[in-house]
Amino acid sequence: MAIAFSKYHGLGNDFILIDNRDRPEPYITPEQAVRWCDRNFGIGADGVIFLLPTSDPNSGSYRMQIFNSDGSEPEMCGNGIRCLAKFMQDLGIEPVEGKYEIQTGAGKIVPQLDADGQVTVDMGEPVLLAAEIPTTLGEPQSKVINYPLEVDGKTWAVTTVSMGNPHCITFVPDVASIPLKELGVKFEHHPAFPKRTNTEFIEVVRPDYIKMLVWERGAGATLACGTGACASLVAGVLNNLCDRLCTVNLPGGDLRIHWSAETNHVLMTGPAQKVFAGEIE
Ligand SMILES: N[C@@H](CCC[C@H](N)C(=O)O)C(=O)O
Repeated sequence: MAIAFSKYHGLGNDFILIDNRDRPEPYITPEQAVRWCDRNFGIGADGVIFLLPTSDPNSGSYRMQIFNSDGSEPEMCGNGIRCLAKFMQDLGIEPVEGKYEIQTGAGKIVPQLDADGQVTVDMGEPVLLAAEIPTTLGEPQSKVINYPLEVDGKTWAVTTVSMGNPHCITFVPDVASIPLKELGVKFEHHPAFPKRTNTEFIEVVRPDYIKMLVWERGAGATLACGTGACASLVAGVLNNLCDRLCTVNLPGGDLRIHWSAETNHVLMTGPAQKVFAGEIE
């Protein structure tokens, strides 16, 4: 059977999008997703994203499901949901007052199509308690801020934040000096993270401008990570290093992140672009 797909990216974090509105289960298995994501033998992507019918209209009009390039299933994807919003627009799905309400593994997430072509996403509230990240660092009902973690023979001061998916953030003097591939995999599989973790290395250039390198759970080094940028800004505020409105510079470009003091919600603004479409057996 030939399956139609579209390829999109958000700052080089790239995804295969499938219009899966006619059935509640994804068209392809996690094993097929691994093959499709392969950059030599497949289409090539950091993940596959499905636009599905909602299973709970109170949580959104449509549902987003994701497979990472290793076939694992994350709860949420920030760059991915901006791509999904553009995909929905390209499919002719009308937003309500410019917004879509999407059911995700992190609850209802609301992307909005901006007049300048960017997408602003209400990413909801960050989750800070250790048991809910989840991490075994610290006390289960406490926040993990600037906490020592032994990785690769070195002690890192880490802060953990969930944006639906787990993130471990560490502030470093210079991101250019980080051997991402060697370290990232060790953080990802550290026993302190029972569901593995995404890891962000952050250099604070100014309180309103930070540089980020990311190692994603299930995808490795990527050019950008939306949930990671949100989690890093939250960690920066918790460590008194960042303003609540901040530009996060990633290898693929910039995201604007705002952690609202009024609503406690995190807002993310950035681009999403279609690259090509096709059919695959
Ligand atoms: N690239 C994404 C995050 C995708 C999921 C992540 N790899 C995980 O397993 O949690 C983003 O832009 O947020």
